[in-house]
Amino acid sequence: MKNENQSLEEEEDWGMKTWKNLEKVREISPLIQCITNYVSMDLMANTLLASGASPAMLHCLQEIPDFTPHADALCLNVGTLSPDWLPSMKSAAELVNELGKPWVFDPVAVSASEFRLKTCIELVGLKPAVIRGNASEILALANASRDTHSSKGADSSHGSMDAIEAAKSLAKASGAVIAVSGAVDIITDGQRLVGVHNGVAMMQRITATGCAVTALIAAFVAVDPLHAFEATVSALSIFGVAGELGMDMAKGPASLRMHLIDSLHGLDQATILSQVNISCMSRAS
Ligand SMILES: Nc1ncnc2c1ncn2[C@@H]1O[C@H](COP(=O)(O)OP(=O)(O)OP(=O)(O)O)[C@@H](O)[C@H]1O
Ligand SMILES: Cc1ncsc1CCO
Ligand SMILES: [Mg+2]
Repeated sequence: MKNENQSLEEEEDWGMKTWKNLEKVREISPLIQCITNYVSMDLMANTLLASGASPAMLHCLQEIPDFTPHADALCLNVGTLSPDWLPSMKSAAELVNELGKPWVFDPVAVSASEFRLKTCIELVGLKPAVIRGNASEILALANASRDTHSSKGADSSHGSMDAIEAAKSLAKASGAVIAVSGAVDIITDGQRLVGVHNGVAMMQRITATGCAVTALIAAFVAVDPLHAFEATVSALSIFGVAGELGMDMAKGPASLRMHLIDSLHGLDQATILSQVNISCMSRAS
């Protein structure tokens, strides 16, 4: 059991760690290759730019051998999956693996179809450093080998807390850090378990905020690939804080989208230290 002082110290540590990680993204400006769905391209690229990273939405198979070696990390997203793009996704993931660079995976609506589920399982086999999904997606991916009922859409019909055990077992099975987004974002590497309490519910009313935060995770992991767990926690917290600040100025989802990006761009150390809300959760085993 930790006493109150110890857990306060831990939270202060997360605030400083998160600020330092953002500073590193701003300083290094990692190049993030995104092979992502059509819906998310604009928000994802603007989220990366506002954080200080450099986005490139390239998905042409013939370009991968020339371009992908220049990327600091890769983000794969199956939101508008089609068979034409699959060879590009696999070839880019294999190439970054060979080059020792990280890639992150967003299994959007993994149980929408048999083809998508099979594709997601194949991509998990290509060893992403991080998998980020909503609770329904992480539950479906973790239970993929079992015959369970799962929802088919891109939005979650479960809370993130419902997916804690699934996230831990998927982390152990895949070797990836698993992030489950929701009211509390859950992050686990199979051993450690952390909750990020930042963000506002209105973020769910903007399409592709989940896709965008997955790309932000890629930027944070790119600048600290040996600490993918901490990088993932930081990225989710930063995005949530930007949402909270944005919400103070927003009138609804459309203006929140704009103010979230502005807030992400303008984040400073004092704001991060006071707003980051991360807790170590005791349920890891
Ligand atoms: N109830 C909530 N309260 C606060 N923040 C939330 C809530 N639900 C989601 N978020 C935040 O919204 C962002 C997107 O998460 P969400 O779970 O909606 O992703 P998603 O379902 O994959 O979205 P999409 O598929 O549209 O990209 C995350 O940063 C998450 O922390
Ligand atoms: C709405 C939607 N449909 C396919 S991808 C996407 C963006 C949210 O994941
Ligand atoms: Mg999603």
